[in-house]
Amino acid sequence: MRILTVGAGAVGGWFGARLARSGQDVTFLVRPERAAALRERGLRVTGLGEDLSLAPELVTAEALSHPYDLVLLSVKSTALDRAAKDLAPAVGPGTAIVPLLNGVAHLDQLTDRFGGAQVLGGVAKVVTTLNEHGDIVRMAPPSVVITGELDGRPSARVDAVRAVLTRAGIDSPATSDVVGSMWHKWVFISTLAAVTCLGRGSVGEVAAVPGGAALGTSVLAEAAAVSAAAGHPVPDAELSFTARTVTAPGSPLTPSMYRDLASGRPTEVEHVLGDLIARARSLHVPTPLLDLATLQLRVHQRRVSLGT
Ligand SMILES: NC(=O)C1=CN([C@@H]2O[C@H](COP(=O)(O)OP(=O)(O)OC[C@H]3O[C@@H](n4cnc5c(N)ncnc54)[C@H](OP(=O)(O)O)[C@@H]3O)[C@@H](O)[C@H]2O)C=CC1
Ligand SMILES: CC(C)(CO)C(=O)C(=O)O
Repeated sequence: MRILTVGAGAVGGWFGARLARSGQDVTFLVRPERAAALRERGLRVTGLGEDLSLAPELVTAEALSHPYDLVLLSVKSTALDRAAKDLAPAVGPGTAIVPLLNGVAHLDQLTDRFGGAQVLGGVAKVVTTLNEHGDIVRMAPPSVVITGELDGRPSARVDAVRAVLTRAGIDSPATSDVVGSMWHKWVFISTLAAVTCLGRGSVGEVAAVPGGAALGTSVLAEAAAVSAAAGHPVPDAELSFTARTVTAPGSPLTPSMYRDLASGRPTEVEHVLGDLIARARSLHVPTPLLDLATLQLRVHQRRVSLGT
């Protein structure tokens, strides 16, 4: 299977490196600056006792000339429009695109552009970031990609993608409701993002102050209510897991949204929180805490856009 990983950042770099290391045919679609850095330094993966360096197969948009069997899309939502244009030559009638972004709005963007037949659902469960050298740093053990047809039917191509992922040591559990899994991850990430961005700290820092743990459970209740109203109730086991995760004393966990906020970078606020509260409004679900988190992230976003 010819695999194109779009983006060699925290998520694409991690999964692409696993696939390449297992001997599979992986090319990374990268922009010129990232290409130069990767050519010079290699694709390095560290964390949790690992120190891996690969010479990745790279291509830039201008040189992309033929379709791939599998496209793993791992850019941030803020880069999605451009990336979709760039990757178009890699998409043919036999191509499956598996998006690994958080949220769900990209499904419509991708099916509008490439057609429903090309797009699968996708959820990435991994905790990775880039360090100052652009190396991939893994901060916690999960390495999971959930994928499936958007309408839930079994298919040979999903089986083939899962087999390729499994061969690379990536857990790829079967699902008949990948869109539901995307919503459940969305509830998790929205809650984690809202708690840490409102609290301006890691989960443990927020949980350490009076009202911190209550903030976690209240935000989760709002996000879960939106998901349930949209027809995707979060299973009890996942709700308990998220509640424990966002209130855990001493936890150093931060989401990429918080790290982007703290570093003064643009965030995925519209794709993750803005979209969730917009759906809450149309479903008549009140979400005061998520609204507040969105508002303050929008203020940050405006400041970043204005360069002030
Ligand atoms: N980090 C995590 O642990 C997790 C993140 N996610 C989600 O995954 C998505 C990706 O996040 P993450 O990997 O952290 O983000 P990163 O910023 O680390 O990586 C995104 C990469 O996309 C590249 N990129 C952007 N536009 C293009 C383009 N047109 N062509 C090629 N490459 C491009 C960027 O490259 P360049 O260097 O050129 O800017 C960058 O390396 C987000 O939606 C995030 O919410 C999901 C699960 C876990
Ligand atoms: C699960 C988590 C928190 C991993 O970093 C994530 O999805 C993100 O940071 O965007």
